[in-house]
Amino acid sequence: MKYAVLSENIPNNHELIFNKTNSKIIEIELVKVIIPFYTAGMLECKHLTKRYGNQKRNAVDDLSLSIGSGQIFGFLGPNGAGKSTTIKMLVGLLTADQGAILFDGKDSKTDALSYKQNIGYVPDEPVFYERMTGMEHLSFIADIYEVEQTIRKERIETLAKTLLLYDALSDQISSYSHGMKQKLSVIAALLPSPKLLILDEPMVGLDPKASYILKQLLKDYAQAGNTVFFSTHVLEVAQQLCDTLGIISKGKLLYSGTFEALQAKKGEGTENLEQLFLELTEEGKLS
Ligand SMILES: Nc1ncnc2c1ncn2[C@@H]1O[C@H](COP(=O)(O)OP(=O)(O)OP(=O)(O)O)[C@@H](O)[C@H]1O
Repeated sequence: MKYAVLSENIPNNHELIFNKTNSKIIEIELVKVIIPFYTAGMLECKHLTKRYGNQKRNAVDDLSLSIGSGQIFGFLGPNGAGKSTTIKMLVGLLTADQGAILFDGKDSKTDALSYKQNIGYVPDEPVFYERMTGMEHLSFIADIYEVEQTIRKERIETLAKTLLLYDALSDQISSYSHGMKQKLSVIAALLPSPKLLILDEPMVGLDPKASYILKQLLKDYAQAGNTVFFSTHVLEVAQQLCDTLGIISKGKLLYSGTFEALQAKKGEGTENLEQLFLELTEEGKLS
């Protein structure tokens, strides 16, 4: 009762608490706690740097970026710019010399297993046990990621039918074309339902129909709140599909943001991404 009477006279940002040690009621000021952390589903790279032993310059040089959940991020750059090296660090195939990578607040080094459990990866040249059938490969992946039997059956059927590979799943992978292997790799990456999907040049080898279907799939996947990070040389694909872009050249990230913001930075007369890309990578910096 005493507490209720007293509480009417205190400011809004104060509170009364009972101190057990001296049996007195004391007044405390409430402090707003800001957790200096991450937004759910966010990918963060901080000062990532990697140099191969025999090289004169860093393959990736002090690269920092963050990508929010529900976004499709396109990673562009000329040959040898550092795209695959960055991707290999993101998926844990290479260790960065310096810097940190976090996804959903999990550090790729100190919390590696939780970090990797959230990631699906489609490499530029997928490698398989060629004597397995497509279905055997997918069951193998589902076993590794402990995908429950009924869920895996449902997901394999839906994904394989969507990507037009269902009828070939009982064939040996050695009989698959490059495009079919690419599709199998996408299905395998999505099977554990990861929150982050990383793809290295995913459209290479796909026919126009398969490429269209994959773009739709990536859009739906991102709309469901997941994050997509993919590298490409096909600038129209990046322009159509991506919410944000990153442009890398000689290991340095030259730009990260929306296409519209990049266009605004470069000013009038640069309507297409190809022109912007060429200007930027030739100059090596934004004006
Ligand atoms: N295994 C390696 N050993 C030594 N140097 C490497 C190795 N892999 C890549 N590099 C070098 O690192 C730099 C970045 O290469 P990376 O493969 O990351 O570029 P990229 O942007 O993916 O190129 P591309 O578009 O041609 O695939 C290049 O100078 C390349 O020669």
